[in-house]
Amino acid sequence: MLTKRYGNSIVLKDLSLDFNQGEIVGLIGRNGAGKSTLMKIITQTIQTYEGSVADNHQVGYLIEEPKLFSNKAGLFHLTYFSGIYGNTFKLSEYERLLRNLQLFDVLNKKVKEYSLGMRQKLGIVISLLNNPSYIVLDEPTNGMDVETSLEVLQELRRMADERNVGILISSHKLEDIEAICNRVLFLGDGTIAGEQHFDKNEQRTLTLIFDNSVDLATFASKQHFGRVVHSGDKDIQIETVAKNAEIFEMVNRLGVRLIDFTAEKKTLRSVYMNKFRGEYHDTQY
Ligand SMILES: Nc1ncnc2c1ncn2[C@@H]1O[C@H](COP(=O)(O)OP(=O)(O)OP(=O)(O)O)[C@@H](O)[C@H]1O
Repeated sequence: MLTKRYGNSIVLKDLSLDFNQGEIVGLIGRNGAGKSTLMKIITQTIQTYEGSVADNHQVGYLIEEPKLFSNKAGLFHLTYFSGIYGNTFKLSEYERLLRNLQLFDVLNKKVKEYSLGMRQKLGIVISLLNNPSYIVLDEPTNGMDVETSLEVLQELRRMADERNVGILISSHKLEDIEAICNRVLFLGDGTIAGEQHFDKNEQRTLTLIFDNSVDLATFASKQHFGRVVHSGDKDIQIETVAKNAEIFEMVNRLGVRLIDFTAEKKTLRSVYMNKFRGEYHDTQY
């Protein structure tokens, strides 16, 4: 049970939370609900609180802006932070991840030449350098365009699936959370006010838009997820009970380039709006 006060005001009250390796847990709540505070406690960035946090695992994190040296190259950061963790950075181990995040070809550029999204992505890679069992990411897709967010979300799902990393991720972009999380926690009134699981076998209509018609055709010929309800030049709609992770896994395996992905049922949004009675102000959609 965690309690956190700032002066006389209680931000978190008797809160308890656990998440497992291999699962992605979303954390959502209004501005000021205490998401960052909770993440800082879990990662021991804040050490004054009542209660205790399990500390028998390696935890990587990206909370707020990554701390980068603007005059140094991306590659320098990977080598430097690996050194801090007592590791030697091996580019070959991270090549696929860096390529998928479109960072590989800019590793020799100084980070002051990076866009916000590129700095965020570098911050995410840095959070992995101590081979963590868990990572905690506070609004990691903030400021990213749709395509870049998707690259990051796909890589996070892959880390959970392939490296068995447990991921706690906060975001105001409900569609991002819905795309990759196994479950979502609603933070309100200083505690976990609700929880939503996504592993129910619910039928949803997925829309996938590919970079080009060849990629679409490759995917369409291999996919076995469900009934195709529409197929365009680069887009396809499928009714399926498949999990997003399965779709992303196939996209990755085929090496095709997905540029947008949506699930028609916006259950998270409706659940959220219901729970907070329309108090949520979302300017993104
Ligand atoms: N260092 C601090 N000193 C005093 N109060 C703080 C401090 N940091 C955060 N708070 C307060 O604690 C509450 C929770 O803040 P926190 O940043 O954890 O919320 P959040 O859910 O992450 O918000 P957002 O969605 O805007 O990022 C807010 O009322 C905030 O004003």
